[in-house]
Amino acid sequence: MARDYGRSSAFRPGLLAGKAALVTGGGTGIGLAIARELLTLGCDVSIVSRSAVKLDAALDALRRDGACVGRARAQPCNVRSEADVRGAVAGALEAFGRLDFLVNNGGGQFISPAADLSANGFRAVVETNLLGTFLACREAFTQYMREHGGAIVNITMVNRNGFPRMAHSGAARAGVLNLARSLATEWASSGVRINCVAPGIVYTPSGFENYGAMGEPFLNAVTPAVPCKRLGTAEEVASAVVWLLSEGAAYVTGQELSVDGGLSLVGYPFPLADTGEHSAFPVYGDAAVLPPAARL
Ligand SMILES: CCC/C=C/C(=O)SCCNC(=O)CCNC(=O)[C@H](O)C(C)(C)COP(=O)([O-])OP(=O)([O-])OC[C@H]1O[C@@H](n2cnc3c(N)ncnc32)[C@H](O)[C@@H]1OP(=O)([O-])[O-]
Ligand SMILES: NC(=O)C1=CN([C@@H]2O[C@H](COP(=O)(O)OP(=O)(O)OC[C@H]3O[C@@H](n4cnc5c(N)ncnc54)[C@H](OP(=O)(O)O)[C@@H]3O)[C@@H](O)[C@H]2O)C=CC1
Repeated sequence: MARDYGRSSAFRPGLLAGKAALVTGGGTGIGLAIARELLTLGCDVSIVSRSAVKLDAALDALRRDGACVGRARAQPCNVRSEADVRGAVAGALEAFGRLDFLVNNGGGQFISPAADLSANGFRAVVETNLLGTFLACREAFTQYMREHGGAIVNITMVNRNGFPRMAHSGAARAGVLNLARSLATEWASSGVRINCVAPGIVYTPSGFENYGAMGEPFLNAVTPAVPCKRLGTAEEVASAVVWLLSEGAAYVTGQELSVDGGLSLVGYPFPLADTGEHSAFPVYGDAAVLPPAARL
């Protein structure tokens, strides 16, 4: 039985007082947990995403939450739209007068075999996760961080060995990590750090609703493969994000931190059976020496 650490912050109260952050996808799931943690530590937070309904509900919950010390505001923004992103950064600056932190969390994908992906479906996922992250980084930098410094965290995924059935997203997030490495170097002279957090399988009702009937069987199949033998929580991701934003990570830039209960060590988020048994690979050499079970 897992011990429950509860919901209070692992960080010292007031750690981020006087700072301001922008969190994309901050109305639900992991983004909402990040916003809550930042607010609890005294940071002012702008949350942005496409749906005004989700943002309003989140803002209401955050403002009612007695632990949230910082000021919260929301602004609709589709990160695929250059104009929206420019406006979101400008709105955050107008409201709080500064932008110390950017968290590129808004994103997602759908489950599909690569062969069935349309160009538009692939483009939608790449635009959401990679282009959206680039636009938000560029606007945060040009509108504020170039002159004042800052810290950026991008949410990626555990994709070191690819991400079958989510090839579009695996590719986009690999691009996000490489982008972070480039920007970490280009923007170091402005005092800007940029890192990534790669969640393993983190249960968020909002996120897994997205997969409909495929969600639950996936979760049931993948949980035993995680060395920690459980799914992660949004708060566990938020905690890593806050550390990377904080002064405690002052010497860390261009890195990716997996928050995955060890999943990346065993390397394969989808159960192997998902790709089906087959004997499609011809053998070079003496097939007869292979044990029968290794031959298929
Ligand atoms: C699992 C563990 C790891 C990860 C966990 C998480 O991330 S949890 C977090 C999970 N949370 C999220 O993922 C939340 C955010 N995710 C999203 O909003 C969507 O997944 C999105 C990013 C695709 C944008 O969608 P949108 O509707 O705004 O996009 P659009 O209108 O621009 O359409 C462009 C193309 O995409 C196609 N298409 C779209 N859906 C599907 C589908 N289910 N099936 C097939 N195709 C689909 C659509 O048909 C069209 O192609 P067509 O027909 O013209 O050739
Ligand atoms: N949960 C998990 O196991 C994992 C999650 N991740 C990633 O973590 C992030 C958060 O996921 P999670 O909280 O679980 O799921 P959610 O579906 O709750 O979060 C996705 C958020 O992104 C926002 N969003 C989606 N598209 C856009 C867009 N075009 N412009 C602006 N905002 C957008 C959504 O809000 P709205 O609909 O209002 O736009 C929503 O708030 C996502 O990037 C996800 O892919 C990565 C690995 C594993």
